[in-house]
Amino acid sequence: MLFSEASKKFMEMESTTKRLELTSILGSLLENAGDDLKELVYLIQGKLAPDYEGIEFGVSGKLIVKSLAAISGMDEEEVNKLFYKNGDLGITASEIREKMEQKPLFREDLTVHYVYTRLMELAKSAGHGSVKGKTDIYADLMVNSYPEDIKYITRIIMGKLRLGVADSTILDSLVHAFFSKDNADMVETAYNFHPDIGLIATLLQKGDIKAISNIGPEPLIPFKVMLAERLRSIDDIREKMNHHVSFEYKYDGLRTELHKKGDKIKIFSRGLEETTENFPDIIENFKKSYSFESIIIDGESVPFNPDTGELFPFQMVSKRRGRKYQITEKSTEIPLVMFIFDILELNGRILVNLPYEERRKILEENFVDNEHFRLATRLSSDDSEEINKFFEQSIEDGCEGIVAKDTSDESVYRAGARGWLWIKFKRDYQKELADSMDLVIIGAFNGRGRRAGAYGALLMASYNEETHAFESVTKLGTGFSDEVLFSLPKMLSDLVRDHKPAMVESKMVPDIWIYPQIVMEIQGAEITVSPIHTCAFGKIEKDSGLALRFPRLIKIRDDKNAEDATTTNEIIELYKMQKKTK
Ligand SMILES: Nc1ncnc2c1ncn2[C@@H]1O[C@H](COP(=O)(O)OP(=O)(O)OP(=O)(O)O)[C@@H](O)[C@H]1O
Repeated sequence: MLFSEASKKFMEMESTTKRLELTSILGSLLENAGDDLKELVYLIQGKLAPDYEGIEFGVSGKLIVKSLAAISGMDEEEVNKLFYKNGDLGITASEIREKMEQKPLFREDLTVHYVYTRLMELAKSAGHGSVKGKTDIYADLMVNSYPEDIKYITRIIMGKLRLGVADSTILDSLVHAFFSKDNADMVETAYNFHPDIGLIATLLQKGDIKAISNIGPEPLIPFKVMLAERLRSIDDIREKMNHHVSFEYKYDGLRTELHKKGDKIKIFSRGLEETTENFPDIIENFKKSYSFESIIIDGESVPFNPDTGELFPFQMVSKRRGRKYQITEKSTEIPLVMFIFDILELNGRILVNLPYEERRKILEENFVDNEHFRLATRLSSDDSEEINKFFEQSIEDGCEGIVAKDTSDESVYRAGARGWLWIKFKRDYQKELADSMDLVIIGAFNGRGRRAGAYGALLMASYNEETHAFESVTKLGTGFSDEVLFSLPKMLSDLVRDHKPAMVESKMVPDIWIYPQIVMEIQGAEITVSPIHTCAFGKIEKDSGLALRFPRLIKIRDDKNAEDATTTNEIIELYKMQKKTK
């Protein structure tokens, strides 16, 4: 496939404001990719491989500016001026390409495959002479490109492609293009255990259903963790689970998946990022204490006081690194303990299809609690009083509450899914509005008076898992510290759009549209039916959606991507929970 065919579609994807149109353009692009499909799906994501492979371009904006100057014969200052005017290096590169007299050299050869291969070389060129190596490759791509092509190539290199299609949307389109819809769940499960969109694309295109159905957890490949639903009372939980229940402490730390194969040990975060380096004490202890040939365990890491065993809040050892949390040097002073609550693989045996009780038994047989590894404290009981005591004790011991685990025969490990096999219960749930929400910024309103120059309010959305749309649910203007308030315009500057992004569903029109990426934790007072907001539109009442009233910012959730935000279905559940308490 010629890269220019892809850039044409990219342009259409950027300019549409309609979600269905966005997916149909994506579909036609994928259908026509032929042998270049695998490479194309990575490029659509602005990547060369799944994140966990850690392939980065290692190119700064400065380097691109320098290269553009060198290729075009312009002054660096002139290029910088253009960049400043456009706020986007992609557009700057395409404008410069437009002005260059030389037409693309061998434009027929600028295929998706060629661009991908060269970008991979660019990413891999490291060490002595790498700056020249990278600049040469960029120059080669530039002279062989049409202006539109280099615009997107530049954005990919800068990590700023943002076409508005997450992996889940691409997955849907792939299933639609190459497969039968009936098997969509199987494809999703495969992807959740092995989140490599290129791999799945190749298998789907080949029609290799067997290979897809065989995909399961694999040591050293991060999987999407299983998530919990919430209910308002312990009795509701017992009923929902048909009294097949067990309860565990709900630790307030950082979700941790630990993988081992041979002598390699890796740790991944909930966002599938490799964070092995941040857990030196845990890794060392694991090496020393256990001798599994291979294993995958799931749990929560929490800092603790080594003198008293008391658990600390996670903020004590974490700090922000870009958009993600990172454990600081303090983690060597303040040790971490991983509370293990699940196991997915052991010495070559896949365990995800065993019921919870059996997986827990395997954990108990293979782990003896030590300083850095403990099994999640649990209670197997369906006795209301006992469970309540256990809950109170969990709070006493520094936890947030409890997580109920279904113990029926169907209680498999469901990667990436939020379902009723796990149900969380916190003390807050007894309040009127049960829980905070993690919502995505989709728009901003200009501030006035004291907030002039900053934003007066933000338009926030939930994520609809079924349609992949971001649906407006509240206007947020309270709870900002000055620091956050005045840093927002800069933080969001890259994400400002001049029209509504296609995956956003909103009737309210903000002064500024924001590409959905940043997630904020928000506490509100009440969820009400509202004709203004599009969250769950028509689901509760005809011609109305749901709105969160009196929202207040708690914090920015750097550890969540837009697609990890509170879903529309969860908001419907919260709305119903709240009605029951009244
Ligand atoms: N015993 C346990 N079993 C399962 N999860 C646990 C356990 N202890 C702690 N957790 C953590 O609790 C999280 C869910 O709780 P909470 O609602 O506070 O987190 P969140 O990040 O806001 O939401 P979520 O993870 O559900 O998207 C799980 O994702 C997991 O990281």
